[in-house]
Amino acid sequence: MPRDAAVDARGLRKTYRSGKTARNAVDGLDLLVEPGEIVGFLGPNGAGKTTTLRMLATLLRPDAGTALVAGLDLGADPAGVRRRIGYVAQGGSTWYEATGREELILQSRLYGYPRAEAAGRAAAAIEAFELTDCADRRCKTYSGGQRRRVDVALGVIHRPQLLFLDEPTTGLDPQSRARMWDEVRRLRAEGMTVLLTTHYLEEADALCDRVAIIDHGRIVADGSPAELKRAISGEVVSVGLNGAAQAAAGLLDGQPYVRRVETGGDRLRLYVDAAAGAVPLILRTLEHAGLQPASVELHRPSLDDVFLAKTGRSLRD
Ligand SMILES: Nc1ncnc2c1ncn2[C@@H]1O[C@H](COP(=O)(O)OP(=O)(O)OP(=O)(O)O)[C@@H](O)[C@H]1O
Repeated sequence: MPRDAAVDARGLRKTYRSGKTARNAVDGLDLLVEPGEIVGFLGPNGAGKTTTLRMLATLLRPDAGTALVAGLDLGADPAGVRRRIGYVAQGGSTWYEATGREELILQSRLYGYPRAEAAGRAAAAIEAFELTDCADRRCKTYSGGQRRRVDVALGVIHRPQLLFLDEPTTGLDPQSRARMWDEVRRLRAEGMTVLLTTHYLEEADALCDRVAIIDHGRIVADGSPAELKRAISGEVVSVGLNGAAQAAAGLLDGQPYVRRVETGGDRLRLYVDAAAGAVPLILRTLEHAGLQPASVELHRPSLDDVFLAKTGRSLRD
């Protein structure tokens, strides 16, 4: 294993059992995160993102597999790993009755910093995360974006090398989301490696240097957003069909000018080499069968197309 990887996980597995049923939430997962990267862990609900993060953050013991986390062996030295990482849970961890400043001071004290240094770290975090206006109010009065920034400030108060963020922007409005992206980029610029989970395609595309797509507890694709999209060469023709999508799919699947067909609701997604040549042929085939498209759109492959190509399902469903 390369000693300098921020995360090098091999064959991680976690099985949840209830009664007689067992479910592999994480099922032989390999993941490599290089230092200084922002890596996005992208996948639908229940894909195993949180379980993976919790294992890497020493909060859950893997049933199988090995991992180096921040240069240390997860199984052999979990306490060492904990000192080098930060973890921000999905729901956050602020206590509503406390102020942000109190929370930050308490967190610093929990890491063992003396009182004066704890106050200094809290003050620096309040400035860095632009929380000056609300730091001395109770957390229950904060906006969603402010609360989430306090959560992240709490997660990095000890300056970890590696930060795990579980859905840092879920539920935030677009402005607060963009603000959080700036915070994450700032932490990376300060030398931190960030592994975050998201089910927002836009977030993975805009923020992450690399994206690992997870489905059913396994990585199904891994690369920079641009690489992942390039791997799906050609173009995507999306045809709206008002209730006739299945019939149209049957007609077009197997045609030489269509590489693959995906159906989703009333739409067909047709993967073609070149839309300019394929669209007239597609329209002619539909017309012969008496099918009238409600709309035809062309687009370059998106991360959703990558997800579809790898799993046969849309992340947006
Ligand atoms: N404590 C648990 N006991 C039993 N099953 C669990 C437990 N925690 C998670 N699971 C199941 O394991 C699977 C993976 O869950 P996990 O929370 O890791 O997914 P996720 O990708 O983070 O999903 P989400 O995006 O909804 O947070 C899901 O099917 C979930 O229901």
